[in-house]
Amino acid sequence: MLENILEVNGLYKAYANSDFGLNNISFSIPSGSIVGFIGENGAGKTTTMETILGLLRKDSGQIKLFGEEVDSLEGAMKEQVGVVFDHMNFSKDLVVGKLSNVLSNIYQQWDEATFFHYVRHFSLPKKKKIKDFSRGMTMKLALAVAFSHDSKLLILDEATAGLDPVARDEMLDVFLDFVKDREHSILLSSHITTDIEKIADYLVFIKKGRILLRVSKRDLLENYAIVQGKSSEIAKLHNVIAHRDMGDVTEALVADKASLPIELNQLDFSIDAITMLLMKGENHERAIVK
Ligand SMILES: Nc1ncnc2c1ncn2[C@@H]1O[C@H](COP(=O)(O)OP(=O)(O)OP(=O)(O)O)[C@@H](O)[C@H]1O
Repeated sequence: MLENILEVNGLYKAYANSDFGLNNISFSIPSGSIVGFIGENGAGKTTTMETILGLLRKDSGQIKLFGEEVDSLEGAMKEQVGVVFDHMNFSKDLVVGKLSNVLSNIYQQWDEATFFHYVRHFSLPKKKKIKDFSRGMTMKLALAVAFSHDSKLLILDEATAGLDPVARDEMLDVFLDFVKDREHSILLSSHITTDIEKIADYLVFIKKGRILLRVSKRDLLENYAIVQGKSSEIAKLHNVIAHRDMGDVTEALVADKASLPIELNQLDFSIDAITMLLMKGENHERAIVK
């Protein structure tokens, strides 16, 4: 079995009219896994996804899909990569049945039965024109489409953002089901870190165009901790990933928690808390993923 469905190595992308740029982005998506892509507004998640997809031209770096280097996923992506952004453009005058006809001409592997399975599953109206769909309904439709052309990889940018909590929870189960056969994978960006906490196998944290931390959820839960102490105590630690001065005390995200001095206070640990520390704190240069 193929180890990684997607590998990104040393990706750079600058915008002509902005000082933002992707800076040496590297990560991979193992077969059968869900990778959560986490970062605050403007961190570069969409830019990374669009560059991988070939919607933006990369400056340099390597992208491998199914083990083969591709210039971008644009050619390869049509069938094998399902994409959902939070701004989807369907032919808005269509109803879902007509949309299925149109898509069957675009995708060689269009699977009408699967599409209508999801249309029913997501309770999408069959007679309403897509232009009259709510934002959440449009997102569900986009996901139904992504699931129905035999994609092996889904790239989902804030794809659950417009969904109500019940629908979001159902969607997470559909994602888990999608990767269950170990041959499908998902790259998912979301600001709802509890969703990521629930379903992701790996986490990639990005800030200002750089990857700060790539870690499996299991490793994170087993070996990392958030600690609080005097800045002099924190300064003595050798395994700090990021720290944040909070007035009298300093908080730090540390790896290898087994080696911590026992007197150090450990705080509640959640992906939200880690995200806050990584995004708002000082990131230790040696910990930044090269
Ligand atoms: N077409 C563009 N031209 C110039 N700068 C751009 C362009 N598109 C995005 N940017 C800049 O790139 C940076 C990263 O934006 P990006 O949309 O990739 O972030 P993001 O992590 O997806 O954010 P969000 O969570 O808000 O969606 C931002 O500073 C943004 O202003």
